[in-house]
Amino acid sequence: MTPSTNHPPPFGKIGVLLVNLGTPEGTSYWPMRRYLAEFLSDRRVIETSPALWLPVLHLMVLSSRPTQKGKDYQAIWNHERDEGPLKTVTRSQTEKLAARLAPLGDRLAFDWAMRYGKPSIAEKILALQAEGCDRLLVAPLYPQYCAATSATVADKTFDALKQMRWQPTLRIAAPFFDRPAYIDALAASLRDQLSQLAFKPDKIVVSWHGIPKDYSEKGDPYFCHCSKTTRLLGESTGLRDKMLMTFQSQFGPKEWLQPYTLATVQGLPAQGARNVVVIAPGFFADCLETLEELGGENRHAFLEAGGENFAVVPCLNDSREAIDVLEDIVRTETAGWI
Ligand SMILES: C=CC1=C(C)c2cc3[nH]c(cc4nc(cc5[nH]c(cc1n2)c(C)c5CCC(=O)O)C(CCC(=O)O)=C4C)c(C)c3C=C
Ligand SMILES: [Fe+2]
Ligand SMILES: [Fe+2]
Repeated sequence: MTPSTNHPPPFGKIGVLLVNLGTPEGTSYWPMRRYLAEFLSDRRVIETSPALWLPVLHLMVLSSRPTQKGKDYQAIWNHERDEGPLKTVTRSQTEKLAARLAPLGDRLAFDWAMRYGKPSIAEKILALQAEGCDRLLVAPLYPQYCAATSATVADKTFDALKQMRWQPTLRIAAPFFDRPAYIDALAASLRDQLSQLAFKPDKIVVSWHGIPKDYSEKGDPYFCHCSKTTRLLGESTGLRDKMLMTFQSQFGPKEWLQPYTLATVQGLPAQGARNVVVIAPGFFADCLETLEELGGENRHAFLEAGGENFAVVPCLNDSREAIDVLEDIVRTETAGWI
């Protein structure tokens, strides 16, 4: 058989694909429903047997949650681009990373994808391959490993590769919860935020997205990774004695990792802590959980409980420090390739 005229396909480049969680395509019922249906059907996210969970998801959760959460997304939506902030920030991180690493030459190609919704991991892998990437670094933008986030990015990547004749050589970046570049970036952003405040915090709440407690008991290292980042951030800033580690965003009736952020901030004024700063180091980009849940719901609950000052430290987003972290990841994980 003679090879076709476009044979061989282009090759020789290295693709770097940054992946974050995903966000709905719009805030009205159907886009919200599609997003939540995809997210909450992922067995890495909800580990309950599908026979028990799917009827609850389709008959109960997906009838009310899309409208409720659509309102929350509306409050944080990037109306100019008509997209969730997670997309806006991830795109900008990718562009700034590409500019930062331009001196390494045009063998590197950068792109971004979302685990749920668009742009998908599969379409971006195919686009990178079409550009000539026969090596691929997938970097999940979760500093702390969790099966519900990091592993599901790997699963989706493997699913895409299963469909390919010429698979790129694959690396998946390691979690970076204790890498000095990441701790330095968090410490700089906390110090910078504190220096801009008109008050001194009595407590610094280090809030993490929660997971069901049994995921942790089954061996997920997430809790240990969060604990280590919290400790290193406390040591690096000298603020360890003021810090409280908490978990937010509970979903469903199960017990999740404790203490809960909302109950903690509600209880602080009664304990004499009326000035509070919250930092959420597990989120590499601002999103619903930081802008609305921490900056809206938790702030409101704290002030209602008698608190006076409440500030949320912005996520690293597309700051210079965030790009330092991404540069460190790419340089480390492509060792031997460039
Ligand atoms: C059982 C459900 C969930 C688990 C487990 C879970 C883990 C988890 N999630 C993040 C990061 C994000 N989650 C976000 C939103 C979000 N999370 C869940 C459920 C679980 N998450 C839901 C249903 C939602 C959607 C909103 C809602 O309906 O409450 C987001 C924000 C996305 C955005 O568009 O802004 C992020 C980011 C981590 C890091 C994590 C485990 C460590
Ligand atoms: Fe979540
Ligand atoms: Fe939430």
